[in-house]
Amino acid sequence: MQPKNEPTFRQSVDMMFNRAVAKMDLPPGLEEKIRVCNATYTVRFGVRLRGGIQTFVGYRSVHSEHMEPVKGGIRYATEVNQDEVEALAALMTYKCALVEAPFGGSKGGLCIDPRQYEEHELELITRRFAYELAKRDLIHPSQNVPAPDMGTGEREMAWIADQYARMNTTDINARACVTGKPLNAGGISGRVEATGRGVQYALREFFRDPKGLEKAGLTGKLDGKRVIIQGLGNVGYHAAKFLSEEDGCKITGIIERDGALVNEAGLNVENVREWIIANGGVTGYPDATHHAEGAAVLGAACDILIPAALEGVINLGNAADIQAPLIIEAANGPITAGADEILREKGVVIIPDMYANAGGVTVSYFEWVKNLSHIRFGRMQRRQEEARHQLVIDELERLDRYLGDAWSMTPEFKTKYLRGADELELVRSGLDDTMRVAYQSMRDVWHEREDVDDLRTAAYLVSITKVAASYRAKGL
Ligand SMILES: NC(=O)c1ccc[n+]([C@@H]2O[C@H](COP(=O)([O-])OP(=O)(O)OC[C@H]3O[C@@H](n4cnc5c(N)ncnc54)[C@H](O)[C@@H]3O)[C@@H](O)[C@H]2O)c1
Repeated sequence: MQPKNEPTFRQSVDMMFNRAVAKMDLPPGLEEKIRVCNATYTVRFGVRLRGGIQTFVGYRSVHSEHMEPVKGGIRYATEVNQDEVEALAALMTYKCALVEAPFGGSKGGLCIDPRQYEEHELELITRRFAYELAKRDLIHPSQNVPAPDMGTGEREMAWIADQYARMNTTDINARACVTGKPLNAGGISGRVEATGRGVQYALREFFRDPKGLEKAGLTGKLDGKRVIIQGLGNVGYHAAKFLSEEDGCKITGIIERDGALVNEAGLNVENVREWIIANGGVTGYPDATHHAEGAAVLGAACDILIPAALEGVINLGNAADIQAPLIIEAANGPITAGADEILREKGVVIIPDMYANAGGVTVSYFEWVKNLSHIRFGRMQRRQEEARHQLVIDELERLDRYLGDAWSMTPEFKTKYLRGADELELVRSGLDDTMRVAYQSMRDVWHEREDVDDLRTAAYLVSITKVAASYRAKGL
């Protein structure tokens, strides 16, 4: 949550945007057009529950329609509000542009604590929320495509997809109305892990950038680096798991709602996750020191700090305490604009949210393309007759022509696709490719422009340039 004495989340995003556009030469007025949120819809609906009627409040914000559909997750949390969804929608615009996913930015939220409801109640509420949004075309395969965010996952996406399909029985593309669905409901392999996987790939690429490492005062490889992570949910769990199991990082701290676990020798991520699922929190976990004041551990010594829970957790109140030389923003907006300035002055390198957590929307894009093409990715095609394989090649070439520059597929990725690689392999290589190319585009600006001293500004410059080009091509 954003601290009360600081700008709101949306204002914070706007301040970071303004810092970047001040270094650009945009036509008069275009800057404002890009920054503002096009529309935010509030829906209030009643659901009959527990012998009465409960009224729920939800939002869907559309930040920019320079490309359609617009894209962005749906969050379930009690703190959801208009300012928050607008900030998150804006970040989606910049994120999609940066990784060249051909979408505008959107975001949604429902004011609810999902832990207070039974599964069948959540299904009723989600279906009703989906109905409210879909009847206003705020869920639609070619206009607005949601995905999971905090408090939602595959299960909710399957309900949303089914609700949309019931309302649009003749729409052959109905499945593409939402991404992050389970595999058996039109999802794609590797979507659940995608955002955490993207964090891993982003860090790997950062560690291939000697100048970046030098700016952070780090040396060597990821192997052995001490990592503190906040939030062991979808994003945090996968990032921590892959970094510890595949890159040799030591997870020395895990911060959750009910406190933090610290173990300088390294925590076993799987064991902690199982403990949280069984016990509802980290309290009582045997193999670590427990700190009741979890947020204080954000300031503990480590090499890499990964906030992967909420916005505004590093703010004017604690920015000066941060010891990590490198922060990767797995969450959206974890660092306020004021804290960002303090950290920059301290020389802390920040890998910004719009890049760091773009793995989710990247793989969502693959899922959406898969749903629209109606062709199953993967090895099965290779094993089937040649004609079927040819169909995949034709379809791919058609998509390539149709999507043109917006399609971020490199020759290496295309080769894998054409030879019928396993779907998970295909998704991971496409994600890796995307994260590398996007990092390199920010890195060049960061290292080459003397007036740019941080990766966030570099990321904004790259993405705003692309959004501006889209608007100008449309005649604005
Ligand atoms: N899910 C995605 O694909 C995706 C994609 C891009 C960005 N994100 C961003 O990543 C962040 C996390 O999303 P998620 O999908 O992992 O959510 P999630 O609900 O799966 O997990 C959130 C985790 O944070 C913990 N948490 C909540 N409040 C906390 C607090 N005050 N202190 C410490 N921990 C706390 C929760 O207990 C939970 O473990 C959000 O900012 C979200 O917008 C998610």
